[in-house]
Amino acid sequence: MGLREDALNYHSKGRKGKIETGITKECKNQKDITLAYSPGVAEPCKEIARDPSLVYEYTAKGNLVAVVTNGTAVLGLGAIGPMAGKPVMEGKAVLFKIFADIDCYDIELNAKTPEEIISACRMLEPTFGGINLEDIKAPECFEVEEQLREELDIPVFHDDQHGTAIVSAAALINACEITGRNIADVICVVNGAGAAAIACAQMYINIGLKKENLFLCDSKGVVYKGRTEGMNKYKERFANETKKRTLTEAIDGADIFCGLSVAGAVSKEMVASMAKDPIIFAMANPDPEIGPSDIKSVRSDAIIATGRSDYPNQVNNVLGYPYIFRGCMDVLSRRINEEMKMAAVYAIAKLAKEDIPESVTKSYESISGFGREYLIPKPFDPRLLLRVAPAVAKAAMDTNVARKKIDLDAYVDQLESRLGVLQSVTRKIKRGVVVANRTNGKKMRVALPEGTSPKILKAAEIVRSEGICEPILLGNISKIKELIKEAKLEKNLDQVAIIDPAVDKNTDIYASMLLEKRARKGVTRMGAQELISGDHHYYAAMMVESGHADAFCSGVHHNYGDALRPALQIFGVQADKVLAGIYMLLWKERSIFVADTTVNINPTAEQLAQIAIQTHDLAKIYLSEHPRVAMLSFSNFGSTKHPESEKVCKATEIVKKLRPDIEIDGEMQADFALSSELLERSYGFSTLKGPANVLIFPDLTSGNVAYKLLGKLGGATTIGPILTGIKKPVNVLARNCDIEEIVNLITFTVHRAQNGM
Ligand SMILES: NC(=O)C1=CN([C@@H]2O[C@H](COP(=O)(O)OP(=O)(O)OC[C@H]3O[C@@H](n4cnc5c(N)ncnc54)[C@H](OP(=O)(O)O)[C@@H]3O)[C@@H](O)[C@H]2O)C=CC1
Ligand SMILES: CC(=O)C(=O)O
Ligand SMILES: [Mg+2]
Repeated sequence: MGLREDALNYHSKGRKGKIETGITKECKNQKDITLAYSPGVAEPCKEIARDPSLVYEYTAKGNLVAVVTNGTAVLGLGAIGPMAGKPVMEGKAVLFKIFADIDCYDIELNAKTPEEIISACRMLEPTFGGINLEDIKAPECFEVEEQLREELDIPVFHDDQHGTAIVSAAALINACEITGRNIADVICVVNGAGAAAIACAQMYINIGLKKENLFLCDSKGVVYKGRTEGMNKYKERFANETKKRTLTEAIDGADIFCGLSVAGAVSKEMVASMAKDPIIFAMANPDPEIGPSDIKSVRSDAIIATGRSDYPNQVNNVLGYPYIFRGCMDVLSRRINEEMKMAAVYAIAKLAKEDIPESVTKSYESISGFGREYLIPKPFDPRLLLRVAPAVAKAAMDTNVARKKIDLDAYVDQLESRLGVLQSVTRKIKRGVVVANRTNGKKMRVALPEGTSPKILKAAEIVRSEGICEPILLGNISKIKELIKEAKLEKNLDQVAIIDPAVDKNTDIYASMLLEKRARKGVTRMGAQELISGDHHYYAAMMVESGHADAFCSGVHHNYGDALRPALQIFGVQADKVLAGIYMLLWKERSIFVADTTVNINPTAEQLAQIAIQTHDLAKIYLSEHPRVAMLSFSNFGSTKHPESEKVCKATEIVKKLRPDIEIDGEMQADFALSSELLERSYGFSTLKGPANVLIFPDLTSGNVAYKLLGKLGGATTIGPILTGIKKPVNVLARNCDIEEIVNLITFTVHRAQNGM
């Protein structure tokens, strides 16, 4: 199927269109309805009537944006009308939600005049926390926005103007840097003199372009001083004293072409006449002023950007508006001022120069680092939220348009949790590790047995540059150095420790140590020597055992058992502890720990008690709330007499005796464990005083099956298996995991090592 068929099918399949509403509160029974609706709802109503600012406390206004259009300049399709523009507005709502967790209604107005749009938005102000004007043609759009900005007490932003200006200015700053240009010296042609073009022209002047070097063109040609045809006061501001009359004349020798007009407005000849290393942003949608292949056929030195996602350098306002509104909403900004726009420009431009994380590269077929084909970040880069929203929020606070002051560090954490619970948890752990390293004045040393793996090298570079730990790479030294050079990781892996177990001076000592430990378990002198020099897991485990490293992580290219066995043989299990595999399961609103999921097929009551204690102690570190342990069974507090349920009951008693500090109860069924209401109603005597967040399964079958079902069907993000009970810090990676997962598990291992776990 072609794009047309695919797009039509995409929009009509299943529930029609692209959006629906969701509800954020439970509304399942009479009590809920009493609160959600009459009579309970009257209480927040009265509060808001008394103090209107409380609307942000008791309603969704503070996270709700209206995307408003009258359909007069829909993409580059022109005045196709409000109803035909609805798919675009629904699309904007989708992007607001997925990129910045902002809820949106698309509002398509049968409005012909600016006054009608202004009046509609004025009437909508009580509902929304912000208004994103969209695809309203110039010059009417200028008047609409100016008037609404003046009148309304919520941010109003015409995205085609400012979103485009912000994103293209970021790309322009970087394109100038790459071609060695100073923006104050360049000649720039802006083709189109509508909403997007006028705002871009103004923004380029704000970032340093000289007004006399900017030539604005519209459907009648160059906008010059003295022209009368097709003019308006907005174009007039950019009218130059010039003899140039056509786009062909204006573009001749120009450094930059910025197109915000219509498809096909530029010819190959025009492109050929531009200066060396021309910067060509052909941004008309859906089809650019000139396509990249036509440009390349006449200019191999051009830097090219379009508004499309199927070419490199997509300059699209989607890199701006979700995050700009996010920043605004979170400080309850009254408006979006110039300082906030500039903050967004520089945040986007700067982000393009940072290393691109694997989570982004894997979403795109080909992606290069900062350069001619990567001027600005890609839309699916989660860091945009973390950089642009705080920059905008800060500028709003600095310029006193924010109603609310926020702590920016805590704000970034909050944004992370919008991206997903995994990011939020790992970021918190990372921060803890780095702070502890600083306090201790030294970093943990982590041996990485798979030192010749490119993924491990990249992960090592990340953990080293982020100050998480000092990696020790195991493998052939010259091979590893070569790979580091190939992957251009020299800067952050300069002087990194590399050890080749085959020739290292400690190999003999480690072999003797291994022999001592395993001599009566089938290992010979020769065998010990071979294991230490040939199997890097044995070498790594011996490094940890002898204090030459603090922890090790492996498993990307090995079976779980092969990576773990040496550690078990060398370290062994801690006295009075049980080796168990714990999973952390994360949802947006809830995190739980489950055990045992990987080791003990049918634990005794004593072992089960120990697993519960160990899981509780781990949960205590990583859960943001107080851990509550439920000992699961098919029976509730003796309801079914059976050796299996009695085992769980006995394990519960053992924990209560050994660790009275732990909030624990059982045996109980999973639904009772997770609902304190249910528990309270039938078993008011339970010592569990809230929903459980640590679930201990009676055996491996139930634990292993349950965590996998929760991951696959229950939408949980899973972290694990986290090994507990082993004497030294070691974690085994899942085979073929990605770089981000490696970095996360190394960080997790370091954190546990720092906490003596
Ligand atoms: N990539 C991105 O992120 C974005 C891209 N755009 C694209 O920019 C374009 C304009 O959108 P917008 O500003 O909202 O629309 P407007 O209707 O406000 O402006 C359109 C402008 O294009 C001019 N124009 C039409 N034909 C030509 C031509 N042959 N040569 C030169 N100029 C011409 C019009 O000239 P006149 O004044 O003489 O009528 C008018 O000034 C669209 O293609 C849109 O998709 C817009 C926003 C964001
Ligand atoms: C991207 C956009 O907003 C436009 O083309 O109109
Ligand atoms: Mg638009």
